[in-house]
Amino acid sequence: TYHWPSPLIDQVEGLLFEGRGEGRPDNDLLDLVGKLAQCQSGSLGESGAAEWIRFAYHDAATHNADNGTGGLDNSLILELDRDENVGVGMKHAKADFVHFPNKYLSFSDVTAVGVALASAQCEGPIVPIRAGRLDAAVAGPFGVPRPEQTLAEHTESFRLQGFNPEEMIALTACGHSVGGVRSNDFPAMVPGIPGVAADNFILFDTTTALDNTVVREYLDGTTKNPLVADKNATLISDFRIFSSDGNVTMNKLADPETFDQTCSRLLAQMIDTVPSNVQLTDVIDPIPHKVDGVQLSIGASSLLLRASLRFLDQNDNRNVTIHWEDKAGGCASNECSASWIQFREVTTTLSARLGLFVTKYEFQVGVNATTSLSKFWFTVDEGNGSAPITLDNDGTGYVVEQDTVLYVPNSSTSLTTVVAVRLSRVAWPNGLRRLAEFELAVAGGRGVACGVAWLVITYTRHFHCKCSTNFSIFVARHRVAS
Ligand code: HEM
Repeated sequence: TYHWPSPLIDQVEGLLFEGRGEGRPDNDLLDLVGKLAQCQSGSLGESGAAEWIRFAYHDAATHNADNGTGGLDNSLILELDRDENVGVGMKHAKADFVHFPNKYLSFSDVTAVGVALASAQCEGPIVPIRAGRLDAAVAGPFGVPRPEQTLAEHTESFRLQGFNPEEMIALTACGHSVGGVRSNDFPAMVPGIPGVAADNFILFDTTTALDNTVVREYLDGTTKNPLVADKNATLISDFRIFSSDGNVTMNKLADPETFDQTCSRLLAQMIDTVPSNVQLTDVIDPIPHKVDGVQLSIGASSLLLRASLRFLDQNDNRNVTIHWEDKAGGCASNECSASWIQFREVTTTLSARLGLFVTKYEFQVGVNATTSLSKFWFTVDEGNGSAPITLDNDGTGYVVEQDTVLYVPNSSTSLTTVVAVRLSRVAWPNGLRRLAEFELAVAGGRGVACGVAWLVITYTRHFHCKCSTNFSIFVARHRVAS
């Protein structure tokens, strides 16, 4: 069962049901669902959602079911110069995802979440998501299907990916229900626009939605899908695949509900195609009362605790209070509870489709710097006459690690990280040297802040190091204090 904090679950759940990475000062960089805007965005009908789904498929497609290697493991990032992965769409997807992975969250988990968000954004099925994928350090073998290959080659290719012939037909139809073919990538199928350097684009079907229009237009003969209707018989791999069982599967998929259920199952299977040494979590469901954005920092004259509590429904009469205990386990300062300061609605298309209305209550409280705090919890009064409830993480409270380093968000930028070190707890200057060892370059130190013997230090962050979203606190906990 879930217990806070569970960094991997917390992050994947947040990306899925809020579309965002966990709170950080440069939060807006971390709006994943915002990158989709709508299902179809380009002037020729290009679709970021389609790019994300193709990206996921190409990563998963080099799985080898016989020896358990490959799958959704981000090896694609190292294989983008291959012909089989041609296309600006791949580069778009990579650029969309690249800000989200961190020390807890693999790129391949972000890619998997991307498929669920893309499907929801395109009115497609809900795709259940598990977490725990690992990113490969080296490129894998070639093997993504190409249009000019034979049906026998495609059937064998899908068998190695873990799909039988019927699933090959269905999964290809699910994928090719969104997006299309670009002239720059497949000029033999899609001619460029004369006099125009930009891409030309032919859609697989006439709707933007991840629905069975591609199936119906194939069956009724009106399809413009280049992989069915192209004049060059070598390139019509969708035709060969769709018709390979005498249209039995395509006729089944002509029923919208069957299409939805089949695509939900097969897209999930596609993103859960992982190397055999990877253990995925259970399917991640929305967490009913979720605590996040927890950050202990320094303010002008006190410590500053930030946290938020998220609900899955709206209630205007609801009152939420945060409570905390000082380090000694009591409340020496007599000021150990506070009301929320900001309320936000963070529902996304996916969470709305699940009937949720996701709302966040945000807290920012000053905490006495000498007595500090050990844990916090909430009480919730729904304002409907029922007794208030206590949310205390199943009795343990939400424990705030007592770090030797605190992040100072107000002074930090996306390139510099400012942390505060409590002098009494760091063997100076040894502590500085230890910090410097951990992928951080010391840019300079300055001043003492807030009168409680905190030395504030500015660091330049190596852009490529995999940092947690709660950068400093986790740095402190796992890398410095340990
Ligand atoms: C034999 C199997 C397959 C072949 C030969 C094939 C081939 C292609 C080709 C040639 C394109 C055009 C790409 C471009 O112009 O850049 C394309 C697009 C696409 N494919 Fe496939 N595909 C296959 C299976 C699949 C599967 C199983 C999925 C996922 C479930 C998938 C998802 C997509 C998507 C979403 C696009 C649109 C991308 C965009 O609009 O940017 N494909 N495919």
